Amino acid sequence: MDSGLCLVSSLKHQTIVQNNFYDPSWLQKQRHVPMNFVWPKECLVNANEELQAPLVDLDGFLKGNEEATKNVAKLISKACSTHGFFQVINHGVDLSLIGEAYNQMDGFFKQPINRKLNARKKKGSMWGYSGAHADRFSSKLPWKETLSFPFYDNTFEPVVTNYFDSTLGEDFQQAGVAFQKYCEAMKKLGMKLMEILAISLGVDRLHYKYLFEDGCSIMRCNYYPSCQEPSVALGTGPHCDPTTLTILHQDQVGGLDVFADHKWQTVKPRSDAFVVNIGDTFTALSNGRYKSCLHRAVVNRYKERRSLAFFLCPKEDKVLRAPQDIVSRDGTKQYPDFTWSRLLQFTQNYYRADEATLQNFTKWLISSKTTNPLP
Ligand SMILES: C=C1C[C@]23C[C@H]1CC[C@H]2[C@]1(C)CCC[C@@](C)(C(=O)O)[C@H]1[C@@H]3C(=O)O
Ligand SMILES: O=C(O)CCC(=O)C(=O)O
Ligand SMILES: [Fe+2]
Repeated sequence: MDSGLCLVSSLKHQTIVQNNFYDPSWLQKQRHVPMNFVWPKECLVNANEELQAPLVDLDGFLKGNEEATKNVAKLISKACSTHGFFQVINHGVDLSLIGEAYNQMDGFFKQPINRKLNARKKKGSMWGYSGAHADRFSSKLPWKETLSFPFYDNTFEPVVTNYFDSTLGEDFQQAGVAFQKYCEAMKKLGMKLMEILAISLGVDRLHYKYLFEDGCSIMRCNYYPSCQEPSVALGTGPHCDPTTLTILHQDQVGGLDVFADHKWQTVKPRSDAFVVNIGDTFTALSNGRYKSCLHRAVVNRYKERRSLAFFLCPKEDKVLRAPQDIVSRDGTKQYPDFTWSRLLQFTQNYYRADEATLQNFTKWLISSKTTNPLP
């Protein structure tokens, strides 16, 4: 790849782009946000109130208390049937592990751009550093830098530690150890949440777990630099996560908005809580009963913001379909059978995930079956 700087003049601004990567420190110093970071007005409507979403205390459920389990299932069922979002406390994850993850993440993102680019995502891969996804998109660029890496535990290898060693080098060996522990804790919490989701849907509590036991999940560190024009830019545009379940921790700056009751609402950060949202894949696995949460991340003028997003994903080739007894109770099956491999391929190669990914994926899947019927 050509390593030279190239001057790309857009309508109003000259933008220095290095290898399709923006230098955030340069971007921030410009009077105006470059045009390709400006979002359509309909995506920028202000959130004027705070989401009153349930704060689910997992303590009793994790200790096996039947009464507590019933109450948690009821709370989660109501939240997931409306907007697909809730927060959990007493989740069993050591808070110092979260703090260490932020410290290690800061160590990476505060490096100069040329050092970050040593870990840049290669074409066709999800793993590595990305600046504004400028290598993938040419407009509505998110005002963020990300570092994404895989997590799977059907191996004795510490895959995250190995990833950091091989990609970021020995300076980040400690970061690799910290994120290995963090991802293990996320997977454990994710499996518990899969149990309570099954219970809340009236199916066997182990029904969904087998899908994830040997799946490859996605860990993503989001770093949102402060922005000189926060009213026209977005850290992450409006979208539903195509994945199954997201377990996200946000720092204390604030900026996560959820679309509920026909309006954008802010999610007040809680340092002791994880944000949990239903993704498109679980909407299909619940036969449409649970909503894939529409959300976005806004930026601000004064302070960078960080979030740690763990996306629980099923084994790529497992056939995903709603439990038969839910379909029987509902009378019709809402979605075609699919695999995570196909949905991931759709979002990485054909369609940028937004609020309509699942509908468009379904159409794409059916059309690709009719044009290329399986043998
Ligand atoms: C499977 C995935 C695609 C994205 C990362 C995970 C789950 C969330 C998706 C994403 C964050 C939704 C908004 C658009 C996106 C392009 C982004 O802003 O990063 C999406 C991710 C991606 O395609 O890399
Ligand atoms: O940073 C946030 O609060 C949200 C990020 C997000 O939605 C994502 O990475 O999918
Ligand atoms: Fe998201």
